[in-house]
Amino acid sequence: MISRTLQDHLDGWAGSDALRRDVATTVLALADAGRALAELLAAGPLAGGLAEVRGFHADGDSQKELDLVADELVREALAAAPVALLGSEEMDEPVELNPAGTLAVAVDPLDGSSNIDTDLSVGTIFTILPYTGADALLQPGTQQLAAGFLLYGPHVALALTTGAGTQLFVLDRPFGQFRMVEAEAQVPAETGEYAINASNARHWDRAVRCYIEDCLAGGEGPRDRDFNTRWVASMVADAYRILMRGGIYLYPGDARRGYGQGRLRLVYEANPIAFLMEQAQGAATDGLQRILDIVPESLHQRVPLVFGSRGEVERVARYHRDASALPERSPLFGRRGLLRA
Ligand SMILES: O=P(O)(O)OC[C@H]1O[C@](O)(COP(=O)(O)O)[C@@H](O)[C@@H]1O
Ligand SMILES: [Mg+2]
Ligand SMILES: [Mg+2]
Repeated sequence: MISRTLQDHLDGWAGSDALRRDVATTVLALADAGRALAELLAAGPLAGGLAEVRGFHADGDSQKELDLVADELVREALAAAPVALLGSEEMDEPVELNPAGTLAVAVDPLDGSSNIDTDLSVGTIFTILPYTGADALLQPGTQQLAAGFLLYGPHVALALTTGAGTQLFVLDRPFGQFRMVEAEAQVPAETGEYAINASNARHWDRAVRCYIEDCLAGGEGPRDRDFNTRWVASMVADAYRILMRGGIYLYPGDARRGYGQGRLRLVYEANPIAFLMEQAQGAATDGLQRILDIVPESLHQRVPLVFGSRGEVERVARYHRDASALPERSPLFGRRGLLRA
């Protein structure tokens, strides 16, 4: 049996609803950009110096050649779409596209830039909101009409939600079509896998440190089970693994200069991932509140991000809420504490 195409899926969802049809057109345009980017990535170094640094964002992050190429591909693909406003990690300010457009879109054109020249997976993240005026991209994540990401891995995958579950598609290259491989992704509530950049451990706050110490203590610690670490350094790849088999991802705020709110951007990284997770029975928090409830103050605002299996995300939130009851500095293989039994 040949599985449903992305186009068929979106047609079925949109029916004759005009706004939904606009969302469908926009998702298909983004999928086109993803297809073009996948071709470039498949050529690797044969496509030129894709990992070369070309500039810097206002806050100092580097912009590589492929970041800029991906940004351009997205912009071109959306030129004919019903999108009034486009925000991107690679542009300081949003740009106006189609004055008659009904939608606002924000993108991380290339997520996982540090992996460009290593032949590891990278991706494109997007969120689609109703166009409500110049501040349309500052609506909270609860207002998203659709969100998703493309993952350029051994196969090209698309994770998508339009608010009716989370669907997974894979690019059928000979036909140039995305085909559905999972109609209802389900993130298991419990997990034995966590993803965090542990090189920052000395900068973490008490709640994050205690949570990870308890995972590390494994079967001899308060969790009474062994855990496994996975960290790709491309959030999209970690998110896809979590959609497939569960797990938890953490990029918390930490004490490094400029990292008080972590590294990930609320509007075009955290919100789309949070929407996908919730629609697959997972969860996403900044430690204190649900990601989707946060009202953005600016397009490039950062946010501490914890997402994945609901039971673990709730546990991290509990550690944050009750941080004062946790030991200031616990031994790595610590004793059972008040919250940690
Ligand atoms: O290098 P670090 O600090 O571990 O950060 C890795 C994280 O940063 C990101 O690469 C941020 O995305 P960009 O590549 O779009 O800047 C995430 O995908 C990834 O999880
Ligand atoms: Mg990113
Ligand atoms: Mg990026």
